Amino acid sequence: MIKKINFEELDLKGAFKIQPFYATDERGGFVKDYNIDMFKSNGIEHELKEVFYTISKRGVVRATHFQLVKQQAKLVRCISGHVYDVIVDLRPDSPTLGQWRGFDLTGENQVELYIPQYFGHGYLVLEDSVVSYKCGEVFYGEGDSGIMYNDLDINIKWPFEKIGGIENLIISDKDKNLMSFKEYIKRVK
Ligand SMILES: Cc1cn([C@H]2C[C@H](O)[C@@H](COP(=O)(O)OP(=O)(O)O[C@H]3O[C@@H](C)C(=O)[C@@H](O)[C@H]3O)O2)c(=O)[nH]c1=O
Repeated sequence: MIKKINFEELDLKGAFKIQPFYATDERGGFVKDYNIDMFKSNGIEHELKEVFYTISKRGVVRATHFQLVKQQAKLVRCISGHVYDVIVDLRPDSPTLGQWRGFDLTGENQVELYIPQYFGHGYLVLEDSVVSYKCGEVFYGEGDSGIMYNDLDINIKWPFEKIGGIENLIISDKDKNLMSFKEYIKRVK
């Protein structure tokens, strides 16, 4: 019998915190974090087009990303380790435009986030981690974009103290040169 996956819609409407089905026995465990019918019956139309994983060392920040063309809804889960994951509502007409929410995703808690189209997404790696993505759209390199992790208008409170201070941050050159929230708004409004 298929047991239930639990869905909790967030106050950033359309985004969900999901607790996958998990069973253990003497062999170990079993996790199911996606089933098309359960997602549909909880109001999430999410058909997979691409699945990928990122492997990160403690101190890495990957943020805050989205595609400007062919917006990509994502299911994100930390398979091992611990990340502080942040989603940002970037829907131009949303009453919660520019608001962010943060979540501890760990290999143990198995929490999964459903991040709708027109959201930004990123995370700070608190322990060496593997993160999985199940995407509703494929990657379009030409539309790959983002807003600076430290944008003052969005003002995400990253827990840098948990990596021993911001001096330990590991960031790609791409992520050092993303746009500001103000620039994003000029583009989409
Ligand atoms: C994201 C992505 C990257 N790539 C390539 C581009 C580059 O050569 C290499 C690494 O890409 P990036 O530096 O952009 O990877 P990364 O910084 O991990 O980007 C990811 O960050 C998180 C926060 C997300 O939400 C993802 O959707 C994605 O944007 O992989 C693909 O081929 N397909 C993909 O889907």
